Amino acid sequence: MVAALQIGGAETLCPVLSRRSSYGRPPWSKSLRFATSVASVPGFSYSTVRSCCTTTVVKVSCEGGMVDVLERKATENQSFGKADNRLTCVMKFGGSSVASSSRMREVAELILSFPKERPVVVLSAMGKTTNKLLLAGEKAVGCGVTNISSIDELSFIKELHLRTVEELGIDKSVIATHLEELEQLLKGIAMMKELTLRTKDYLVSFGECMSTRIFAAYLNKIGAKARQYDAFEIGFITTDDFTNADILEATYPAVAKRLLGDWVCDPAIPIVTGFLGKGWRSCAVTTMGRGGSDLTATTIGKALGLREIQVWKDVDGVLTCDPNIYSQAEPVPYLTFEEAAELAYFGAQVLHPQSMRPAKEGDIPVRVKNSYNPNAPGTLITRTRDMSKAVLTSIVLKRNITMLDIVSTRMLGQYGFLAKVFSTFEDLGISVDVVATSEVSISLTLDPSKLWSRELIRQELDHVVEELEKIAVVNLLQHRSIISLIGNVQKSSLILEKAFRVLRTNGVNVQMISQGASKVNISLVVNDNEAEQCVRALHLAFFESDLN
Ligand SMILES: Nc1ncnc2c1ncn2[C@@H]1O[C@H](COP(=O)(O)OP(=O)(O)O)[C@@H](O)[C@H]1O
Ligand SMILES: N[C@@H](CC(=O)OP(=O)(O)O)C(=O)O
Repeated sequence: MVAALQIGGAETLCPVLSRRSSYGRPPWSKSLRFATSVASVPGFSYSTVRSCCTTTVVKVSCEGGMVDVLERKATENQSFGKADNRLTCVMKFGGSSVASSSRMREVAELILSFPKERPVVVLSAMGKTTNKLLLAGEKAVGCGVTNISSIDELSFIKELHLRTVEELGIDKSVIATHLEELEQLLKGIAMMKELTLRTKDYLVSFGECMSTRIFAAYLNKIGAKARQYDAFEIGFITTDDFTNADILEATYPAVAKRLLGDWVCDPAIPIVTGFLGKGWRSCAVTTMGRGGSDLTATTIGKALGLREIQVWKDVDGVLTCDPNIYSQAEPVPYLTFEEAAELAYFGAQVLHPQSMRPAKEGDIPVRVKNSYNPNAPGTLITRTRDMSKAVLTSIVLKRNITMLDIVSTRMLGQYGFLAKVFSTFEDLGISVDVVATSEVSISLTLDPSKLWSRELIRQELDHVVEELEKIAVVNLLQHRSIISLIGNVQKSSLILEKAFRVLRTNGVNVQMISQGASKVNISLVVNDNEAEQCVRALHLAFFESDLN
């Protein structure tokens, strides 16, 4: 599709674009650079130029369609006209980075300390606000309409946000309506005595809606022009899977149109709510699963074809293991998109499991940085990296896994066994995680936490087993953990030899092993109660010892 970019007083674009004018110096350059600044964004290009005595129309094409008209009157005092004045990167700050007024001040300083960057800023809710909102919602279900104001979590949220605006010296009107509506919503939940997934998403959206409003107001107050955006108003179109929605393709051109359109008309740092979208059928607010702001960031990075996506956390990058399990974990300097995706998928809380997809598709580097320690180099995630010396990159633990051992009741050589097993899971809408097979048996794990929008409840498990028992003998094993060894699986013999030596020394029996086709991950299933000890021992052997 084509966009018409109308540039007032830009007849002087002609010297360069149509060779019809004899003007050889500014002001034409500003208008021209304005046009090139839009069109030089990957995915955009200008196709034709029509010029008359007062205006010039530059037609800008957008790969994804959707962009129709961008209008701009160029004037001398507008700064957008520089060729290098386009948005450069995404900077996403998680809840831990914007947990208080002092943290917001530091983050603002940090953003402004990169004068060459023109970032799109993505923010999560302040601190633990999302958890508190969910708890408040659950309490509201049973507490009665008149008791809403005594819910501790509601008081906490109000107090945190009101204190923050006061300490930052901004007007509390930026969040007053949201706080009132939040209380009304909780009363509604109390009245209905139910908290649906749809209402949960609407409820938690208050966190991001308030943090971004506060932060944008603060930036404006200190003289850095900023504009707040609710993602669900600017084209983040998702599936209607409340609490676990996925970004739809239409999002990219829509978001590009809105953010670039506003930027070229009136540049201001965009401050976008992370984690939120709009269901394409329901038109209701959706969320993209816990930690979904990372996905918001990478989606914007791809939509706008930016140079880099920065994800600012409270740790020095992606670490060699979860620092809550083992404090000696070290930052990993480089990762591929594939490694980072496996790491996130197999439970490293540091990145959202789906967040690498847009970055990989757009081939946009992702840098994981520490907002508490900005000088630390962090982790750079790119399409490829030098793997010649890489053995193990990181160890990831996923707890509370359910495992199924399924042995066919038919004889060897029967075809269709695996197909039947997997069609059972498909029919029941259940995600399978790690799989190991022989001709007559299959072991697999089910992930009850992140991949489903519902918890795996006992009745569902019983139903799964009942279905599978029609064709197999089934053994259900709960309280298992998956330890994923992310690294260079080209060196799998070395990794396995070392890993099994460690596990044997620690008296741990591995119940299942699987090496995925991704070639970056070996998964081992062990008992939950042995898992943390295994991670620590593996970390010692792989990252802190010279012994082979
Ligand atoms: N392999 C890992 N590398 C880094 N952090 C990890 C890892 N595994 C778990 N974490 C945890 O993830 C946290 C950062 O993720 P998250 O809380 O989602 O950050 P934010 O809220 O800032 O986006 C860290 O504080 C750390 O405790
Ligand atoms: N606030 C949401 C979304 C998010 O991404 O948060 P964080 O960046 O703090 O993990 C959550 O807590 O899940």
